[in-house]
Amino acid sequence: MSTSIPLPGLPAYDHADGTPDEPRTSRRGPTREELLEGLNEPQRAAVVHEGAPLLVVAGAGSGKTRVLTRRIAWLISERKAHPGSILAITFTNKAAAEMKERVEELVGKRARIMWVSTFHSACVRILRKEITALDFDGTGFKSNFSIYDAADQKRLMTLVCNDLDLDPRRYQPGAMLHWVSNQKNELKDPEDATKDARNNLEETYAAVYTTYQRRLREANALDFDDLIMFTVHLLQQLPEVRETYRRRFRHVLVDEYQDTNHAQYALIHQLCADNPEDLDGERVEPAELMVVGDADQSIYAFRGANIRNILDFEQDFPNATSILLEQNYRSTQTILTAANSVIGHNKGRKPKRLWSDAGDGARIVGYVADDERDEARFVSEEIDRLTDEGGLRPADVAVFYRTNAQSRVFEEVFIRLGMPYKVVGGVRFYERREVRDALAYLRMLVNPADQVSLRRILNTPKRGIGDRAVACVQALADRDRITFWEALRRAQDAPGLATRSLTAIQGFVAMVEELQSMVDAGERADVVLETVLARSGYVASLEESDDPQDETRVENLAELVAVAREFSDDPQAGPSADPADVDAGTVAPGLSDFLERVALVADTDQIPDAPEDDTGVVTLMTLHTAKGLEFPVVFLTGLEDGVFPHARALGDQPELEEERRLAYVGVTRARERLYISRAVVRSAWGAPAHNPGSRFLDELPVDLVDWRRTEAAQTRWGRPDLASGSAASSGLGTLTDAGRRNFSSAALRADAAARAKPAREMPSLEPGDRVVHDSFGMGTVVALEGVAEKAVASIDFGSEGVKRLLLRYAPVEKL
Ligand SMILES: Nc1ncnc2c1ncn2[C@@H]1O[C@H](COP(=O)(O)OP(=O)(O)OP(=O)(O)O)[C@@H](O)[C@H]1O
Ligand SMILES: [Mg+2]
Repeated sequence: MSTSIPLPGLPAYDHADGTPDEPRTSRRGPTREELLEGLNEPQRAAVVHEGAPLLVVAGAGSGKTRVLTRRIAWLISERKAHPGSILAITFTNKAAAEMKERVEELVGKRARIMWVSTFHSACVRILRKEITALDFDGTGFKSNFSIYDAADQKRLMTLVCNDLDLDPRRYQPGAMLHWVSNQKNELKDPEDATKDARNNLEETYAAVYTTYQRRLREANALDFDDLIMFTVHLLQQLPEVRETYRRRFRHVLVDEYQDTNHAQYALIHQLCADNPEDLDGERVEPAELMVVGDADQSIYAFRGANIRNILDFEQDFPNATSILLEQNYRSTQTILTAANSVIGHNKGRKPKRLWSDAGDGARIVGYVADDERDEARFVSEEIDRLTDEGGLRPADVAVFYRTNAQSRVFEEVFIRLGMPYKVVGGVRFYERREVRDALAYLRMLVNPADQVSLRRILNTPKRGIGDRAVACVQALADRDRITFWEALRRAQDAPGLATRSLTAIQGFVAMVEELQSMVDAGERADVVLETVLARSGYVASLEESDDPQDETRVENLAELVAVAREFSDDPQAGPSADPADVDAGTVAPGLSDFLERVALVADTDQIPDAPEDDTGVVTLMTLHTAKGLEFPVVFLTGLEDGVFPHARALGDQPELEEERRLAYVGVTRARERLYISRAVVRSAWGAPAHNPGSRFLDELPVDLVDWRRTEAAQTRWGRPDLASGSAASSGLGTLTDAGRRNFSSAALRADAAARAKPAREMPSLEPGDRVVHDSFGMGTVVALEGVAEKAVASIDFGSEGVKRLLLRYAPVEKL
């Protein structure tokens, strides 16, 4: 049974801990031996550990996820833990579904009622039950709250800018949302943020945060960070609620602990820290806690993840036990040595001895391509060779890159050469316009206070409710302090509303009320969706269109209906229903369960299960998405300074170390073969850029890499021939990092004087873009004047002030 929503036409892949050799349950339940089968000594110790908080720290592929999964089975089967008393946290919904499935294979169906989920899903469950108890100055949330994703948040933030009369060129929604998100990850509410503001900018941001939260509350909506923050507040502020969950969860297990942020840490702490007495003065043993992680794989600092959570575990949970795993079961020794060698360049980490007895295996293959197309061609030809001669399936192969945009060239070349592939995490199904429109309809039906959704579909398809009519209705809402939806229902009272608009609005309201009565009657999600698409005229408007894209849109909507149908057919699928009810099969998943499921689908969830006999397709994904997965063959591409490591990290030690951890994650996904490649010239912002080879290449042991092609013959400015073992400077050593990455190929051919004063690639900028300047640091583009060679940008560098810079010469780069 899988609770993940299937997505259309996606590929097969080999997942971590998905080995077929897992013991199967017999009817009598597994024996102790079966539960411990295929585990080494320290792994067994972790599975059977009792009592004190347990930290399993270990390098990639050492079986952390396997141990966590087996421990759950052990708890249920041997220690007779009630499955409902187990809370296991994974990083993605996909990983959660897999873990649940695996435990079910071991101990049977009763495993179904455990909570195995992401932090976000677990919090949604808690909040649906408890959120009404949270008080915000007399107002609060209803338990049918909406969950806003990134696009909804942006729209809402734009409304906030209007409310506060902020210049959108100076105050960019994206930057403000990032700031707000940081506050929430640190558990600071708007009041804390206002108190902590140290300058004008921060004061404005705090005001933005306050208004943003007010608007969310009005819309009865939460963003992703709220899910965690509010749950923590709930547990901190309401002792009865805390006790309920502390008594309920006797076992808490967290995978990928290195990527938890402060709010997530606080949540775990609320549930598991020693708290000698409960409300009645009775001592309640804290839940048994097990966290597993690898500080070397911490790659989400930009989202507030705090590597200290793992480093300080023993301090935070006194009397904690640590177990170290040192044997890697995933990769060949060659791959491991390479990974260890790269990560060894990070300072202040605990050295690890990770070894494998899988043998040396094949050497790493390196390739220096002329440009990115040549790189993609090489990858494609190599995959062809491996599948023709090496007995591998396309599904065994993954191609990794640093940023999403790099997938495009691979896609173009793969399509041309007929290589079957799938991009994971690119344009996501749920981000397509038509899918978002359809979901907005559904969300608005469940929660009419959800203004963002309501406004999105009010005039989609066009039904004669224009901006002016919307303004009239809004004025009525403001005047009478009612929601926008209420105002629509009372549109006849709206001053200045044209008769034609009034008729259109009344038609809309009648339609929505009719649809709402379906929802209230508990109609299935797929039936509601189909009715919405027909009644609203949405599909008809696409079908009438001449735009060929609209045909695809209709297909995508059909896919969405199929997804909803599958969801409705699976009574296990309702994530918000009480697990006990679900187990008894008494609650059929409704529309709000479906919406919740959809809202929580993350990138990696887009990897579907492959049909049994399928050879599958090659998986293209970013390094971030690859976490926790494994593949027999991995291509690590775009190894250039400025690409990977990312340009942003070049002059910044902590960021560079995070990039290096990302490289470690990438290398350790490979089981048997690893390819590394880079392009001498790569187009950036439409112009060819000559990036030096990645510094991570220098950090690989030379004797492990078999360079199929080097740069030696191509340009004297490039990196020296790595095959010869030379790691000398690239010849650009006199320039700053930023200078190196900004070198155009023309500049590279110029003389020494030109080299001292590089002709830069002019970034194409728009107000609101985030940029980095060699001396002033990070900034936001406020305004632009002039064109081409004369383009001047005004950039706000925060404490450095606003500077006017001639872009032709300014060492600025777009982020
Ligand atoms: N004792 C063992 N014997 C054989 N295979 C094992 C053993 N332990 C783990 N494995 C296998 O090794 C691979 C890596 O295991 P797993 O994914 O649990 O590692 P991990 O530590 O979670 O890795 P990552 O850090 O990448 O998340 C899996 O294919 C798993 O089935
Ligand atoms: Mg793992």
